Amino acid sequence: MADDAFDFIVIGAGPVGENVAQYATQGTDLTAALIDGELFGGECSYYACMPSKALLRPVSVLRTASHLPGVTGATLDARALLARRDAWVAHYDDAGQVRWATDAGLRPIRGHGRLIGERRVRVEGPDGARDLEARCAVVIATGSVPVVPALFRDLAPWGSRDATGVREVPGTLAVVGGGVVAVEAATWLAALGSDVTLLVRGERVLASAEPFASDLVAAGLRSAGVDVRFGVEASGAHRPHAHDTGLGRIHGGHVTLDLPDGPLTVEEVLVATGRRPRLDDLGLDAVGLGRDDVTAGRLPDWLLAVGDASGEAPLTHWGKYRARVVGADLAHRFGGAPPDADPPESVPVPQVIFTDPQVATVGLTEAAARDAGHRVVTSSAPWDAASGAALLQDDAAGRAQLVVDADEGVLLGATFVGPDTAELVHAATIALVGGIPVRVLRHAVPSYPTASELWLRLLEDLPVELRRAPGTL
Ligand SMILES: Cc1cc2nc3c(=O)[nH]c(=O)nc-3n(C[C@H](O)[C@H](O)[C@H](O)COP(=O)(O)OP(=O)(O)OC[C@H]3O[C@@H](n4cnc5c(N)ncnc54)[C@H](O)[C@@H]3O)c2cc1C
Ligand SMILES: NC(=O)c1ccc[n+]([C@@H]2O[C@H](COP(=O)([O-])OP(=O)(O)OC[C@H]3O[C@@H](n4cnc5c(N)ncnc54)[C@H](O)[C@@H]3O)[C@@H](O)[C@H]2O)c1
Repeated sequence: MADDAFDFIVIGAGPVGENVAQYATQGTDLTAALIDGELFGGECSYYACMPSKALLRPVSVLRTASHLPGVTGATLDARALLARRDAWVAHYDDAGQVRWATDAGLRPIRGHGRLIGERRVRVEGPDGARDLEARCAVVIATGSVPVVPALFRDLAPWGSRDATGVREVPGTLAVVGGGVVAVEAATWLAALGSDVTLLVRGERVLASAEPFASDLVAAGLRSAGVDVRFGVEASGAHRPHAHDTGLGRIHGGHVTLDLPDGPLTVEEVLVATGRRPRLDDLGLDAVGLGRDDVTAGRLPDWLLAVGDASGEAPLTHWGKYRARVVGADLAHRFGGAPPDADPPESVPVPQVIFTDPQVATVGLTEAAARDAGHRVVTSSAPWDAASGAALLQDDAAGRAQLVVDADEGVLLGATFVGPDTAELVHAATIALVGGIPVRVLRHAVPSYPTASELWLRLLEDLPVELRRAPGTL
């Protein structure tokens, strides 16, 4: 017999687990247990999105201030920057998140959750083990873990948690990887005074972005003093006295990496080589499942997966969106809540990479659109093509691009690279979700002088035929 029964059991109380539990129960009499083995609020709140963006925003403001005649004397105060980070992660205390869950009518339970049978979960926590039963469904929202190549495992290397939780800034740092974690972490660690070498095994950073975005980010890193090296992979790695000295502290003696053009010796190495769904310590075998069943969606109807754990885009906003959809559906199926309207057939994934310049994307790149079989036209404009954009920061590098279906005359994707483009991309997301033809978008008038006027340049750069009403060509 289970010690406790709930309608839903959600394993993992990151942003996604919190949202799915909330949406599955709100406006109904249904109950949910929300389990976390570490901190309520998850990776995002303490070790990922929040601390990284708390560190990056002042770096970005400093960069802008240093390129705005009329502002002088802006400097980075490293201690104050780390203190800001500590405040944004609530000093790694999750009391506020636990209070939120309780106030939302959820039952927070601290401990590691493991499936022990159909609709049954054992939680091993500080007060011992406890068996729970789900009357309706169990939701896996266990997030993801970093992938660390074997070469680096015995070095006690830094991972993204150390980079966001930095306490001792390494004088010299090698960053392995050319993805989002690598380029964002290189940005704030270089600003904190580290001499950073970025080791990218491919020929560009951010390999899934538009090539012009990769080039602009690499140039931005170089201008911030980062030594960006392409086509480089370490064949050996050595470190005396490697041991984990604590979050964000230097983990032992110097690290030497064997690189094709000779050894590189640094105080610390940050391994940022990707993440995978956290599914290995979840008891999947107890219910006859493997990790591939979860990521392929081959699950019994009492078991669901959302967020990073599901293998979908590992982004907080995407996981939270899926949690809202899945949660509302559970509330409808089991609690009689009115159903939400069906989502559109295809919902695009946006992403912002908070480097200098920022990269903001949504939908398909030009290459991905062609691979998907679309006949494509693109339009492109340099950052200073709109005076409102140029006014934001003198000498700013950047570019914007639209990818348009030439037959349907609708957007397939958009990329904005430049200062504060994070706030530009949502207009494109709305246009994509609404399927608004570009001939209609021409009548969405951006204010003068704003960066949004880049939309005028982009829409003017498209073939004139796309301005006409269908059937008038
Ligand atoms: C450095 C970095 C920066 C990032 N920045 C951004 C960003 O700016 N924007 C963005 O959209 N995304 C960002 N991401 C990605 C984002 O962090 C993840 O997509 C997001 O955290 C996923 O949320 P989640 O709830 O699925 O998982 P998580 O946030 O990982 O939460 C999962 C929770 O489950 C718990 N858990 C796991 N297994 C068990 C178990 N068996 N029992 C009990 N509890 C368990 C964990 O303790 C954790 O609290 C970043 C990632 C990194 C690494
Ligand atoms: N601003 C944001 O939205 C944000 C910020 C940080 C992280 N994230 C999310 O976190 C996820 C994980 O980020 P990430 O940067 O760790 O992964 P990633 O998949 O984006 O990049 C991994 C990088 O490591 C390289 N790599 C892989 N194996 C390697 C090896 N053996 N040797 C050398 N290089 C190797 C890859 O070529 C790639 O450049 C991302 O998918 C992203 O969605 C998002």
